[in-house]
Parts: sequence; C-alpha cells; structure tokens
Amino acid sequence: TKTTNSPPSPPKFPIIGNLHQLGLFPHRTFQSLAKEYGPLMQIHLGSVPVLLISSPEAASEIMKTHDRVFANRPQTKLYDILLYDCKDVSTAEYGEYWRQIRSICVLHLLSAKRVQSLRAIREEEIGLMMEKIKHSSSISLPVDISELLSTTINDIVCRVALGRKYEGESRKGFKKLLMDFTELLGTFVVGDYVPWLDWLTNVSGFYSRAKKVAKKLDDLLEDVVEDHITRQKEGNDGLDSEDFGDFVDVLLWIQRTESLGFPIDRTVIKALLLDMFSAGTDTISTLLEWAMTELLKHPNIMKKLQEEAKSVAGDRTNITEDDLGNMKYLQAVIKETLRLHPPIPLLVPRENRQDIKLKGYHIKAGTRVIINAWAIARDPTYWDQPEEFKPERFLNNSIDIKGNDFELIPFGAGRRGCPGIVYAMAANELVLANLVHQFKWELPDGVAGLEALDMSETFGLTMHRKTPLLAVATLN
Ligand code: HEM
Repeated sequence: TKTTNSPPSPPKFPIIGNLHQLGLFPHRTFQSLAKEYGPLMQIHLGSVPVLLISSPEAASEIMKTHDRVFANRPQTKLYDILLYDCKDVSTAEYGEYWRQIRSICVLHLLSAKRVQSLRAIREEEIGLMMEKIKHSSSISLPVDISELLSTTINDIVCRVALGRKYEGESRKGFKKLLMDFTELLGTFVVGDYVPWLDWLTNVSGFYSRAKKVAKKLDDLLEDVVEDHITRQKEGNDGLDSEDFGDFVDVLLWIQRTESLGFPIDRTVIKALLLDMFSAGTDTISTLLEWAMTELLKHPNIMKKLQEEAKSVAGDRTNITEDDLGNMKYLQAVIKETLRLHPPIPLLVPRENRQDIKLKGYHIKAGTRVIINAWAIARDPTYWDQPEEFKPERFLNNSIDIKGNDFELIPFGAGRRGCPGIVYAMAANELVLANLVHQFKWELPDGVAGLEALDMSETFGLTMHRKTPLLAVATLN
C-alpha cells in the first residue's frame, strides 16, 4: 500500500499530526527529528503531509533533479489576503503567469545592470547612516545597531522601489505598517493545516486584521503609482526608456510598451512592489545584524576585517563599491554569517505538482516541502567545527551561495531560487564594509558585555535577534 513506501515519519496524533512538536524554533526541532528519522522524512502538520529535507543530497533531489515538479508554492488564504491572491512572484503558483512576472524581476528589477544603476542611492543612504552613528558617538550614546540597520535598509528599498522615502511621522507609520505586514506573513496559521479549525483563526480576528493591513498597504501603493503617472504626464520623465527612475517607473514603462509581450495590470505592479519589500528588507537587515553580532563576539575577526578595509581604502573615509571586489575577507565574513544565521532558515516552502518517486519513496502531489538550510549548513559531515564562526573556511574554497553548492543554500536554488542575490549582496557588503571601516565597535560593557551578549533568535518570516544589538562606536 501507499503508506508502506512513504518516507520515515515520527508517530503522530490524530488531527494535529505532529503540530504539537514544532516548538518555538522549528529549525532546531526539525534538526533533531532528522537525526532520528533521516534527511528525507515526512511529518504531518495537521492534515498536511510535509516532507522535511535535511541533507545537501536530498536538497539537490528537490531543487535540481526534480526542481520542475517541486516548483510550486503552497497557497494559503492569508497569502491571498496579503499578496493580491498570490499575484506576487514569491507565492504565485508555478506556471505561465509566474514565469512572466519572474522574468520582470530577473530582467528588469533585479538585474546586475539595474543594481549597478542604484549605486548612488545605496551610497547616499549609507552616508546618512554613518552620520547618525557619528552623532551617537559624539555624545557617547550606544548605537542601536538593529534599529539603525532596519531603518537604513528600509529607506534604501523605499527609494529604489517607490522613488521616495518616508520621514518623521510618516516613516513611523510606514515602518509600523511594514512590520505588521511581515509579522502577519510570518504567522503560523493553524487553519492552513487543520482546515476545520479555520473558524478559530476567523474568530480570533486574525483575518480581519490581515485585511485591514492589506487595505492600508494597497491605499499607499495606489497613491504611489498615481503620483508616478501624474509626474510622468507632467514632466515626461521616465517615459521613453526604462533606464531611469525607480521600480514603479520601470513597471509602468513595461506596462505601456508591453515590451515583454504580455500585458501587466495595476495589481501585478502592486504585488511586485510588495514582494520587493517583503523579500528585500528584513532579510538584508537581519543578515547584517548577525554579522555585526558575530564581529563583536570575535574581536580578532573584526580587527582582521578592519585591516582589510584600511588596506583597500587607504586614506579615504568611505569604502565605495569599487573597493568591494578586493575585499575577500569581507565576502568570507558574509558567507560565514549566511551559513550560521541564514535569514530564512527553512527557506520558502515548496510543493510538488504531481505524484513522484523520490529515493524509492512515494510522495503524493501537494506535499509541502521544507528544506532545513540552517541544519544543512551546520552538519558536521560537511563542515569542520560547524558551530564556530570561522570566515577563514571560505578563503580557500569555491563554495558559493548561489545555489550550486547544496551544503550552503541560504538563497535556495533552482527555478524558485532567490532572484535578489546580486541586489542583496551589493547592500550587505557596502554597509558592513563602511560600518567596520569608519568606526571602532565595542559592546556597552566591554568584556562583561561580551559574556552577556544575547544570541537568542526569534522565529518568524526571518530569524532575527530577539533583543536589539547595542554597541558603542568611536570614530576610526
Ligand atoms: C540576504 C538577503 C536575502 C536572502 C537570504 C533571501 C533568501 C531567499 C530564499 C531562501 C528564497 C526562496 C528560495 C527557494 O525557494 O529556493 C527567496 C526567494 C525570493 N527572494 Fe530572496 N533573499 C534575500 C534578498 C532578496 C531581495 C533583496 C529581493 C528583492 C528585492 C528578494 C526577492 C526574492 C523573491 C521575489 C523570491 C521568490 C522567488 C520565486 O518564488 O520565484 N530576495 N529569497
């Protein structure tokens, strides 16, 4: 029968399956389960079968060998509410529509050429960030690195995507709205797994809260798009080429010229803009927050990075994007941070579109697939001293993060792999290089602070620090 050749599974309860076992840190729970049941195991969350993948080989089966079959994403009522009926790239069902909008991302919004053209925005906003740190440093106040990073990355993405920043009160409002949005997106909704319990989610007011947030975001995006249309009519700017302007300009240009051979409507434009925010802000700031945490925890590594920065920058205060190619240690520090603290530890769930045999096991169509990239990157079979933060390990090997080496897949891999890698790395490298080059950093209470440095995580859409990271900066 079917059950005899399904993958190994832990015992489950009726109705809830293994839901009760998830715990606060599913990536850790899943790691221990895999130790017992193997790298390709199945659990049940409520009535939904979930394939848990915990080795590079098994991950490569999903994202390379059978990538096309596993190229779907689970669709949920919550995504429908928050992401225009899954009209965005991240949650769209695999098929022609997804292929088209993904090509907008890859060719127009996130291409290497576009990322390059946004250089001035990154450099300006990072300059402002440095000013804020200088100010705190001049009055001997510790810097809330977590807050500073999230504000800076948010401002960069706002300018890149919408062509404007929100400041003062409206920034607070915008940030709060985005925070509500990401918090909702990261919520584990019981009704998705135990359909007859969906009424509970309803009663708790969760969906109506989600609808309110979606409406507010939609109003905001409508405003932004209308503004762009008016501005273009008045000034004719951004009309004849896609080379100027922000993402809204580019998307309106694609809409007007139908240059991709298919029409896109207002909803597509708004859904894509939302994707840029949900996929591109928290991920980058979380990564940088952990990178600074590890550097503060390892002063010798910080020092080595500072020396590299000094050697490429010479007498200049700022590190520019031209310097980054020469900063091999910086790249190693970022890879090592992605290894130990992947911002999305369980990647984004996938789903198989048809029944398939995997390593002799029968996998039913519609099975959810969770890939534990976090556990894979800490597996002692593949990594020497896996729990240690050692950027040196990347200096003499060619392991990359682009989805070719399955022991390190913080951006996923294959058709559904992250299209924002170039964009993300440009921001990651420039921010981190300037933070360490322009300032000396210390924990507020020196050595005592080091011992007390809180490394706790919170689990949501991204896995960021539980407490804000505070440190004292002095000008270098
Ligand atoms: C450090 C930063 C980032 C990390 C760690 C990250 C990670 C990921 C991961 C794990 C996935 C799922 C991959 C899979 O299923 O195989 C993903 C998908 C995606 N990412 Fe990123 N990402 C980052 C930055 C960005 C940025 C900056 C953008 C855009 C501005 C972006 C846009 C997307 C989109 C649109 C998808 C969905 C792709 C699809 O389903 O076809 N990401 N990302």
